Amino acid sequence: MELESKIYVAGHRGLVGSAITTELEKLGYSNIIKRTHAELDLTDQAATRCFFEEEKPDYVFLAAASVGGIVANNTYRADFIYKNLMIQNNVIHESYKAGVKKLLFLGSTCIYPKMAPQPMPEDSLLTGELEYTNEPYAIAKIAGIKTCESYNLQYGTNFLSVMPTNLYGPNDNFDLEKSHVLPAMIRKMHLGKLLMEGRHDDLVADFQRFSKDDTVVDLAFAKAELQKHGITENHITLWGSGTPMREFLWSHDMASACIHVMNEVNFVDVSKGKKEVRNTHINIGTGVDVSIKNLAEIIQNIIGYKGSLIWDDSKPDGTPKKLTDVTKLHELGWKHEVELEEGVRMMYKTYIR
Ligand SMILES: NC(=O)C1=CN([C@@H]2O[C@H](COP(=O)(O)OP(=O)(O)OC[C@H]3O[C@@H](n4cnc5c(N)ncnc54)[C@H](OP(=O)(O)O)[C@@H]3O)[C@@H](O)[C@H]2O)C=CC1
Ligand SMILES: C[C@H]1O[C@H](OP(=O)(O)OP(=O)(O)OC[C@H]2O[C@@H](n3cnc4c(=O)[nH]c(N)nc43)[C@H](O)[C@@H]2O)[C@@H](O)[C@@H](O)C1=O
Repeated sequence: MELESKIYVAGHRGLVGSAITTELEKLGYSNIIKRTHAELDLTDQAATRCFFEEEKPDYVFLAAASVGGIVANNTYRADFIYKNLMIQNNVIHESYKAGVKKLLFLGSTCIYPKMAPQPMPEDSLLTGELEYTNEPYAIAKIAGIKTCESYNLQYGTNFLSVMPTNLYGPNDNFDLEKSHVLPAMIRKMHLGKLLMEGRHDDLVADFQRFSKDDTVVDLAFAKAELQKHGITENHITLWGSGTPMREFLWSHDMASACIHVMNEVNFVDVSKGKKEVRNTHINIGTGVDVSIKNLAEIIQNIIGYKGSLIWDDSKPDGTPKKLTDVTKLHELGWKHEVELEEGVRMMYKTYIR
């Protein structure tokens, strides 16, 4: 990418899109195109076509998607497959038609079989059954990889796919039901701490901050929400058994990996030597994982939460382990910088502002 190239970051206000935008701006890229969901609904084929015909971007980072934690994936199954297929089909096809030089599609490591070998190499794609809770989302993401590969093979485009591990950082989703585990634990422990210390005004302010509609957010509302999510003066409630293993990457490291891949890697680099071209996507992660129980302890120490942790086994565990094999990424010249404890500290700072 040249500093003046026209770069479209789809999903520029989200966790990953905002980090990519910030990192690009820091590096001096000055022609970044942004559209909110309200300004451009990427599930709308005609609107997406119009946008690409008018703007004709040189490069596209595809970080717009319907995203959520394990319960959101398992509950909104139709939304997760339909919306993600629509967004990626529209953006990839219109990028091809508009002559986009390079596109980066963001998938997820849930594309791999539930019982994939660990760490999971790119070649374990489509070798076994998927984890049930996120099967619709994973199938959409697998379709995205195959769409990019197929357009490259048939039309000579240069569209790449990256499969990030679990991500966290500024502009994360802190919804107590729909979020991923790391932001959920930070918010639950912070709320538990406020409740334990009798800081009722701060509790109400927290719920007001995340309120999206006209609901009156007062102490009664806050207490009802706390009860609904199993947060009391003595304990907070976390999900599943706590035994699953997960790997976490700071969103600005993820952004740096995306920019590195966009600048340094071409489809020819990841497809060369393959008789049948498949599995050209690239894993993005740290190569290090922790148990969910261990993650809870790390967050508890950093927040200074003194209550106990209850594990609700009516909630799903999901995949037992999904550690990325980052050999290919390291060979392509990129490695993460932020380790988990440092990242959690930064995350808590951005949370309490
Ligand atoms: N978070 C994670 O742990 C992981 C994320 N990923 C992948 O990374 C990518 C980014 O995820 P993340 O940043 O977490 O997601 P977020 O939910 O934080 O952001 C999603 C973005 O997509 C935009 N968006 C959603 N639907 C539409 C639509 N119909 N039209 C236009 N824009 C839309 C939203 O726009 P607006 O802000 O205007 O509403 C938002 O900016 C996704 O592909 C996801 O699958 C992969 C692995 C892990
Ligand atoms: C990024 C990734 O994200 C999802 O997969 P996931 O990693 O299973 O998701 P998660 O972050 O929500 O949970 C990780 C683990 O943590 C446990 N857990 C404990 N307590 C809470 C809790 O309070 N909230 C949440 N969300 N989880 C909790 C939870 O039970 C599970 O064992 C998919 O969308 C998938 O498609 C995907 O790509």
